[in-house]
Amino acid sequence: MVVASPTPVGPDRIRPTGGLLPVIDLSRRRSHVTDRILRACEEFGCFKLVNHGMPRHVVANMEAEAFVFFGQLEPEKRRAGPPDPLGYGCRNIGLNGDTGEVEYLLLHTNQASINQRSKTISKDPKKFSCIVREYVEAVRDLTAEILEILGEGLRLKDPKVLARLVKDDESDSVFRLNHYPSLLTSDNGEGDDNNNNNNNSRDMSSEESGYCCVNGDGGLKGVIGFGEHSDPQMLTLLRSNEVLGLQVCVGEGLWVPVSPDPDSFCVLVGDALQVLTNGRFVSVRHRAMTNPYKSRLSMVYFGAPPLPARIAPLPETITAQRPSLYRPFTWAEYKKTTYLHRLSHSRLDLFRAEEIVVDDEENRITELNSI
Ligand SMILES: C=C1C[C@]23C[C@@]1(O)CC[C@H]2[C@@]12CC[C@H](O)[C@@](C)(C(=O)O1)[C@H]2[C@@H]3C(=O)O
Ligand SMILES: O=C(O)CCC(=O)C(=O)O
Ligand SMILES: [Fe+2]
Repeated sequence: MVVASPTPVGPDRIRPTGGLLPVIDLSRRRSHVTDRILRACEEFGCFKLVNHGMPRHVVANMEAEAFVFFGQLEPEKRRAGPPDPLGYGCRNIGLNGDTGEVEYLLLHTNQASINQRSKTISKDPKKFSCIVREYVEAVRDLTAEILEILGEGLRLKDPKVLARLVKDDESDSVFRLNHYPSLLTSDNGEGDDNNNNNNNSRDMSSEESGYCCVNGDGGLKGVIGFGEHSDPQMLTLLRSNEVLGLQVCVGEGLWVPVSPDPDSFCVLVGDALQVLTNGRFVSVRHRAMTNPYKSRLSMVYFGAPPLPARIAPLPETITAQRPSLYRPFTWAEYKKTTYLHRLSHSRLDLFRAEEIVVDDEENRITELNSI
């Protein structure tokens, strides 16, 4: 396993090299894969998945459609917005004032919803919804396969219990396309190195955004595309074009860039899986930076249970030494809480058996149970 060896550096310093995360080859022997995925979820809350078997054309078709959409002029794209939270959004993330240098499409994975949304997204809605369906089905099956491996690794009585939650017809999984325009790109996409991006829109140029993204010495200066957070769902499968941007937090203020590899997926443990495993797996904090020279496109599937599903530590993960760390809640309840808070909020703390409230303003921590 290729692992990060975090050397302590100052807050918010970035280790300069990519590719430090565990890399898991899904085509290898099952017991080997199980062992590695388990360790990666425990130690990092994320890993890179290669040889995953997802058909190339399914990924390529989805990417091409996404570039066509984001390459349109702003008024065209706005037909698919504003986000409610589904639909097209630009710079505003969620409903609570979070912003970033990103534009996105957020879709529910339910087919009826995809069909309906496609009408405002594409001039050929049938084709668009078909391509999204193919991608979502393939990535859902891959997510279910990983969850089944995890179920076996955790020695659950029913090893398929986690996989069934995302395979359920009523699953609340969502799919997100994030586009981070290159801040130095001219309208015609020059300098955009083959990214297939006919970026006509002027809304995200560096002049207008007021951002300076190149240091005096010509080096990269971080401009936040998507701020620090953990994903609320169970498991996230993220794939991007060949442009650096995603970073994961592997320790106090230690951000590791995830090397972009269009043939791989970055798999991230979400909050719900942290709870289901009673904290054995960690939901990883991550963020995305923009790249001054190249526009970046990420396609992100968030595997979630149905809204009424009960989220609580699985019995096999509760021991005398490690009693239940979380109180039970439904996915609907957790999702609602997610939308009441800012992107960076540590919302899982609200569901601890010993409930913790973090006052965002002054960063004071109050143990509710001790009041
Ligand atoms: C600011 C917000 C955007 C978000 C909902 C939230 O209130 C906090 C969590 C955010 C997040 C992060 C992961 C996914 O991208 C997302 C769709 C999700 O489920 O939680 C987004 C939400 C969003 O953009 O609507
Ligand atoms: O675009 C990325 O690489 C990260 C996006 C992300 O974290 C999200 O959409 O939740
Ligand atoms: Fe995320």
